[in-house]
Amino acid sequence: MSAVRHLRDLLPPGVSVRKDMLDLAVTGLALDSRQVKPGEIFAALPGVRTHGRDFVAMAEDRGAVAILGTPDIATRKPLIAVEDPREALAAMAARFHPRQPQTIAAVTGTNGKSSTVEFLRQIWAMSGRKAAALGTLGVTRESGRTDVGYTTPDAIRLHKALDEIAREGVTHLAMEASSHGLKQRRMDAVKVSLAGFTNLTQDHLDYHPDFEDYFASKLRLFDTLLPSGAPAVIDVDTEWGVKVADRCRELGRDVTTIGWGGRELQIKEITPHPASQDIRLAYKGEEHRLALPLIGEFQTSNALMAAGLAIESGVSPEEVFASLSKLIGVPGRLELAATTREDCPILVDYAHTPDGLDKLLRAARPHTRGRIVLVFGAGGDRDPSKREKMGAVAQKLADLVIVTDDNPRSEDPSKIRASILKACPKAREIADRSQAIGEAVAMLEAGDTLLIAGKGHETGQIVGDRVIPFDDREAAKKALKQQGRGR
Ligand SMILES: CC(=O)N[C@H]1[C@@H](OP(=O)(O)OP(=O)(O)OC[C@H]2O[C@@H](n3ccc(=O)[nH]c3=O)[C@H](O)[C@@H]2O)O[C@H](CO)[C@@H](O)[C@@H]1O[C@H](C)C(=O)N[C@@H](C)C(=O)N[C@H](CCC(=O)O)C(=O)O
Ligand SMILES: Nc1ncnc2c1ncn2[C@@H]1O[C@H](COP(=O)(O)OP(=O)(O)OP(=O)(O)O)[C@@H](O)[C@H]1O
Ligand SMILES: N[C@H](CCC[C@H](N)C(=O)O)C(=O)O
Ligand SMILES: [Mg+2]
Repeated sequence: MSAVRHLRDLLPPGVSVRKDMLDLAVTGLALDSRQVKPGEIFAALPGVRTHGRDFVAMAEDRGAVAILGTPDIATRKPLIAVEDPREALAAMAARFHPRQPQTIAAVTGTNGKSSTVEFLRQIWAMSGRKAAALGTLGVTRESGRTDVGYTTPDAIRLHKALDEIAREGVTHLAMEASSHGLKQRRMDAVKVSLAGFTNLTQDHLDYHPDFEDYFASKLRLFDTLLPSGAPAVIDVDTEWGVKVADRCRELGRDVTTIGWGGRELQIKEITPHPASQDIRLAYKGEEHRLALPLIGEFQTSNALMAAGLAIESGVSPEEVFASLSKLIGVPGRLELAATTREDCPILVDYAHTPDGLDKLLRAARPHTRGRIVLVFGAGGDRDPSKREKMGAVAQKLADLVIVTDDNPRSEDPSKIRASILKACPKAREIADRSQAIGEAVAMLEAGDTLLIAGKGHETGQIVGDRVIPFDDREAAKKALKQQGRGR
């Protein structure tokens, strides 16, 4: 149970209320009227589908003691009137749950956030720091994982989680900053000490009106949340990384660039092996060689991003580079789910964007003697314009393709598949994901690799409002067993 606080202790600077409201006892904050508990403040936020103001009466009926919202909102309970309720909610959530780890590294970008924050957590832990990661995979600490529902959870859930881990003694946190989270100010009151930018390619154009808005949301991490003089580690292998670096320099951030084009941390050479890659890199002109126990060029980029952030947070470069050889892969990111009797790897990955799929297929190629078999789909209620592009990538870079379902949500799954198939005529269409995986396993011959993309660590298939238990890794193992092809 959270402690009871008085409204006076929760008000951010510049927000004033009637004097008689200051001693109001507050048991918590809520942004969903359906979850309001007695004694809580209900924040009436504007949404994509509706507006929280329409649910004020419900929140009051359920026991809300005050409403946070714009001055025009009609309420029965006292109103905490503000111009921007999202900004105020973040500030109040940080006051209600006040502890935060001393060092918080926030990572943004279209792809690679979950991998980077997990690698950074591992590097910190190997150097003796009490570390955690927060993002799509939930909160990861030494003792295990707990779900937080989103990549960047809403401000209330986020500050509750930060407070909890800080109380457990976590001093170093690596967290994912999603574009939704940044735009909706979910993390505006997080004390970010350093920030990382991985890359920017198409995603989430269902939510952002255009690419510029998507980029501007990501940029908020650097121009609004990151304090002046704080370190920004930027992968400059995309044009957007170069833009972020330029902007950060203009704003007086302490910029480290990484990647093939990196100035401080540069990849010089990658030699792929079946289950690892040798990397030659230069850090501030000095050469280092190491064996990364992961496959995929993109994992090198993510590992270097984590390394750059670890160094900027104060871990010695020697310790950081030594720890890269001991990194453990991230669940659902090029995860080896099973191997056939003929040694064909079955890899499960979370590629769910055109660029993610492109990087995945290119990553698997040097490790594959035979053919690449790909099973994938695209999520419903998500950017429809990425579907055809993902189809085109599969058509070009995979040898055999099966298009199947991936969380159709409220959409007609056959229409999602049809969009993908338009650009991928060579694909077979098998709606049922488990059957698709079974057929793909049956196709495998010695030397082939099977890639199952899009769901990664997920353990459910979302159809309508229902979540049906489903795990690509389990489905692959089951198919191998049923076909008597496992080891
Ligand atoms: C697009 C998006 O960000 N949607 C989030 C947003 O919903 P919305 O704008 O549609 O809200 P709405 O339904 O219009 O309602 C407006 C307000 O009224 C409230 N309300 C609504 C109904 C009701 O009965 N009572 C009530 O109080 C809602 O809580 C909300 O505050 O605000 C809701 C409350 O916080 C979130 O649950 C919801 O996340 C939806 C479910 C979602 O799927 N979000 C995903 C896309 C997301 O945020 N993803 C990112 C990035 C993923 C990644 O790249 O990894 C993430 O950080 O996870
Ligand atoms: N640096 C990278 N560049 C391009 N693609 C990448 C990179 N890192 C990972 N990927 C691809 O993107 C997928 C998702 O990776 P990861 O989960 O680390 O990214 P994310 O940014 O957290 O994604 P999400 O926004 O969905 O949480 C991987 O499974 C892989 O296919
Ligand atoms: N976290 C991201 C990726 C989901 C991947 C895919 N499985 C889907 O459901 O679209 C999102 O919510 O857009
Ligand atoms: Mg993620």
